[in-house]
Amino acid sequence: MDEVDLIIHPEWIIPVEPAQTVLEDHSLAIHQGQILAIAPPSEMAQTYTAKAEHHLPGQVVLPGLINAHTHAAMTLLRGFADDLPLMTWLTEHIWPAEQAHVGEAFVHAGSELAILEMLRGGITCFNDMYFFPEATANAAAKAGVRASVGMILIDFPTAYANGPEEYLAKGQALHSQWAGHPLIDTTMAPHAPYTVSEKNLVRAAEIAEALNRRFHIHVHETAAEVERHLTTQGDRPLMRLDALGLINSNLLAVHMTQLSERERDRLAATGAHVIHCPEANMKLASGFCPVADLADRGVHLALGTDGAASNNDLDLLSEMRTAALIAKGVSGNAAALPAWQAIEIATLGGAKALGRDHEIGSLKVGKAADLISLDLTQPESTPLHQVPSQVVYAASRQQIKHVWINGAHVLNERAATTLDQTAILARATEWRDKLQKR
Ligand SMILES: CSC[C@H]1O[C@@H](n2cnc3c(O)ncnc32)[C@H](O)[C@@H]1O
Ligand SMILES: [Zn+2]
Repeated sequence: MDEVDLIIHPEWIIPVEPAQTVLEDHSLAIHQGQILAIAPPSEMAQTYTAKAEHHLPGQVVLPGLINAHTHAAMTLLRGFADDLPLMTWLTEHIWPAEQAHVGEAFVHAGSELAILEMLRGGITCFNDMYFFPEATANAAAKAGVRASVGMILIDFPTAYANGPEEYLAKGQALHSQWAGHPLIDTTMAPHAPYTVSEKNLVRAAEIAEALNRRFHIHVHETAAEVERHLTTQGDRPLMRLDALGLINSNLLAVHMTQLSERERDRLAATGAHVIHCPEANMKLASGFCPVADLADRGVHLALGTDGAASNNDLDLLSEMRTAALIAKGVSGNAAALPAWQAIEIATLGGAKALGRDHEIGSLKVGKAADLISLDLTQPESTPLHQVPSQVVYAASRQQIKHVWINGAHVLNERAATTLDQTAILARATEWRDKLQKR
């Protein structure tokens, strides 16, 4: 008999692949960070012994959730400026605060807080776009969490870089520094068509292509963004990206609340990924991404929280529920985005968007052991008719009990094993005090 690192015995498994499957009476064998077998416990016992075993009665195991768009360090700006539309929020509150306070220490402290929150919510991988991305990468690597960090670009100077040349140089240095790391990856992340010139978008795309990286950008977040571009440039931002050859399977188009027929067709035809952030879109009154229609057309979808300053949490479980509910509301079709599909876009959809579906996004033999367990024994999840329905429509992130990433037990009975919660909270409070002295 072979000895493996770990065997987990949950009550149910939602592997995501094959689709729409709930396994009962199955265990997972994990060795050297990978899923080695998924089989009934009796079969497992005949084949493997384990260094450690976890019995999880009443718990469902799923692939780790993938937060496909965030600004992790913005946890320190949670509740800093609420109930405002996007451009007022950004230009009158967030950007001035960032100009005054954002540096390496801010980003490290905010990223650690974000990672703690995300782990406690079952998020095992996040796709970030923020200043000082090396601080976010360091925090993620130390915590043992997967992250894709952005080589950011914005046309104005900040404490991070004095202009496009320096942003791009720092991004490429970041990419080289983390190349080959088992958890940390990079994307090219220009902020938006309204903050990055056409020339710089093209340069960024060339670098992304040369480095084989995704192109992660906010686009069509609001109707005002589209109208302004139409008035000043004569076309819509997405169509301009298309004219520049930037709509392709590397594109991670975040928000997309405004979409013409032609644009929907182009997204489907090119294999671009749309990152849906329904809660931030509602909080800033930005609009609704037509996800049900996009899904029907075969557009690749993933789910993000956006930053905690516009959401105001990093809760992907709740984002799944919101996405499923507003898809029905927007389309007028109660069958739009059913529970199983919400789970799929929050896991495999995110993995595909980040180009990491060969290793994460579903529970398959040979994939990395990034998995979470959710307790369904609580009154709020009782009685249990259908597991996926309970996960999406009734459970809360407080029911997440365990998280493994690459086979490492990073959340045990809701306690983070790689992070010092007391120190993280204390540092966040210190930053609150500094931010309040504005
Ligand atoms: C270049 S670093 C990222 C930059 O994006 C800002 N930001 C956060 N949320 C949003 C959003 O919803 N739309 C546009 N920009 C956003 C963040 O504050 C940083 O300045
Ligand atoms: Zn964003």
